[in-house]
Amino acid sequence: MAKLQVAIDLLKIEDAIALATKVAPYVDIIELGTPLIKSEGLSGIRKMKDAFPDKLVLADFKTADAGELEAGMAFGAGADYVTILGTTGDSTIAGAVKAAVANGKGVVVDTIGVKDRVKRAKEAIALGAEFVELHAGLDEQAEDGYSIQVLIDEAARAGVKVSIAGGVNSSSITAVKQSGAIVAVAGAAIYGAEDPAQAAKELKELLNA
Ligand SMILES: O=C(CO)[C@H](O)[C@H](O)COP(=O)(O)O
Repeated sequence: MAKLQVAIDLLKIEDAIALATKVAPYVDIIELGTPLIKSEGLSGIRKMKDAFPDKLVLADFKTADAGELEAGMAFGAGADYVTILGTTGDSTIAGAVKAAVANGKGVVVDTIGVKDRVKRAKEAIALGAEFVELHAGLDEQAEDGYSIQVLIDEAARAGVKVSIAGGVNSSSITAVKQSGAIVAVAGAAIYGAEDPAQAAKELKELLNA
């Protein structure tokens, strides 16, 4: 069954934990978004993991270099997963995977900005990534003509373990599930909702349907 990941793109850890408290019953993975980590640092990761020891915590580092060092920092702070950019060199991904193996944790390769996401996804899995995020970032989502369908089509073609991120919502999550993606990532659809708990519950129910 596909997992639901909430991407928390807020700036204060108190707000992030308050949101996570509302949605935790419905999500499998709690992601500290890149802006939140830049704002709160490693201590934010520690606070989140301490608050939710039974949830998988993902640190969205989007690391571009020093993969082993940065992944080790995230795992040392309590993260279960850390993201490494797919646009970076193989040695950065391999370094992060080394840290993941040493800590019993996982690397997620983020394909934001990658031209051929399917090809890079296969390469990243071969390098030892746990799964690959087929991702259109917030800026790409704002471009004219953007559709999450491109990611859904790629997931079906990839044939390796992927998540999808890029505007997942209640209209698209069923197609995300049917694509074979193992994780659906939802940010604004949850933290931007009037009732985040209800939004997360609905997404979880659609994933489980
Ligand atoms: O990593 C991110 C941006 O770089 C977001 O957290 C990710 O895109 C999910 O958020 P949304 O569902 O709002 O697109």
